[in-house]
Order: sequence, then C-alpha cells, then structure tokens
Amino acid sequence: MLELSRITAGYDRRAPVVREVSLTVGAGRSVGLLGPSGCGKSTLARVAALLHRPDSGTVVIDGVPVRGWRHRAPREQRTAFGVVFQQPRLAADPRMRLADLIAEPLRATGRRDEAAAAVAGLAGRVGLSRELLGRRPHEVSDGQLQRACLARALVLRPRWLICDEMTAMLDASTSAALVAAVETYRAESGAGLLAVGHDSVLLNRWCDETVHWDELPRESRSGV
Ligand SMILES: Nc1ncnc2c1ncn2[C@@H]1O[C@H](COP(=O)(O)OP(=O)(O)OP(=O)(O)O)[C@@H](O)[C@H]1O
Repeated sequence: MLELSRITAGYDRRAPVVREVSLTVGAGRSVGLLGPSGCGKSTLARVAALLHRPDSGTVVIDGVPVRGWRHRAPREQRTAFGVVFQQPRLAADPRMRLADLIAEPLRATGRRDEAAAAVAGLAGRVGLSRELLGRRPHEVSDGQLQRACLARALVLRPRWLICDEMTAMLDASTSAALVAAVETYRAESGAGLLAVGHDSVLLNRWCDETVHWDELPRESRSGV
C-alpha cells in the first residue's frame, strides 16, 4: 500500500502548493489523479516517488514509513518506484544512447552485468527496435524517447509506478502502446500505479479508480 497522509509540500514553506492532502493506493491497484493545471498533482506525485521532501505529512510504502527523500531515502525504498514524467527530453541525458539510458538504473545500483539482457527484453515490450536503441535522444521522436523512459522506469522491476502525464505529448497509438506496456508489467508483477493526468477518458479507462484533486481528503478543511 502507498499511503500519503496530510501532505503539505511546495517550493516556498510560506506558500505551499499542496496543503494537507491525503491519498492511498492499495497494493497492486491503480489510481488516476485528475485535476486542473497547476493545482499540485506533479508535486504530490514527486513526494510519493520520494523525489520531493514534503514540509509535513507522512508517506508509508508497503507498511514502512519514509524517513528521507531523494538521496536520503534508503535504496530499498527509492528503487521501489519507477517514475515516468511528461517531458522525456527533460528526463533524459542527451549524451546517452537509448540502450544506456534504459540500463542506467542497473548501472547505478551495481547490476551492470544484467544490462544487456534487460534492455533487450524491455525494448521489445515498449516497441523500440535495436536500431533505435543505438541512437541518442536528439535522433529520436518524443514518442520513441518516452518509450525508452518507460523502459528505464521498469528496469529495476519496481513495486510502484508513478506516471506523471506520461502520454500528454504523444499521439493516440503511442499512448495506447505505453499504457499497454505498463498494464502488461503490472499484470505480471502486481505493481501498483499512480497515474497523474488531465485526460479523464484515458484515466477512467486505464485505472481501477480515478480521483479528482478537489475530492482528495483534506483533514484540516474538514475540521479535524
Ligand atoms: N520547481 C518549482 N519551483 C517553484 N514553483 C514550482 C515548481 N514546480 C512547480 N511549481 C509551482 O507549483 C504549483 C503546482 O505545480 P505542479 O506541477 O505540482 O502542478 P500540476 O497540477 O502537476 O500542473 P500540470 O497539470 O500543469 O502539470 C504551480 O503553481 C507551479 O507553478
């Protein structure tokens, strides 16, 4: 279970963008989070993925409370998450070939020897040819780069996936292929998913449950 309780977070402690928000995703479940631009969905998603330390509140991952974010998070918790962002070009090192980009989390965790087999397997799943794996980000389309970013998010076989507007910049067929790759992985691994987006049709079709930002429990507002 991924439990976010009474999270307050932002970029200026005096004016947090997320205030006392709670959200729970059951083990193996998928939750779609909808909301207007700028309301704080990505910030909350980054808190959940241990990439952004909240000002207050608690995160509990599979029963273990989080005590540190980013480099302060224990490796076991950090690697429990695979994260895909909206803009692959901001999330990919422009110098790396796609094969190296996908394998990067394995290298960072001392598992370099697994890279070749893992990349070959994942490339098939996300629909990247061998030729594309040898190219650098500026030599591929946004959709092809996002396929590589999804493969990178799956390479450590995470228990949780956070997809923050993963398909926002993509055409319908690439979006469908990426959603299908996520769901195939979830079906075999039992991983849970938090998918953030604007597209209620897509999220309703994709996820077990969708919640709107304005409907999330806020203990302070209800007077607790
Ligand atoms: N690095 C940052 N520094 C300062 N403010 C930021 C930063 N990132 C986001 N913000 C601000 O925090 C607020 C919430 O942003 P966030 O990206 O979480 O919203 P969102 O709901 O995901 O929006 P969108 O749907 O447009 O992606 C916005 O007002 C945004 O301008």
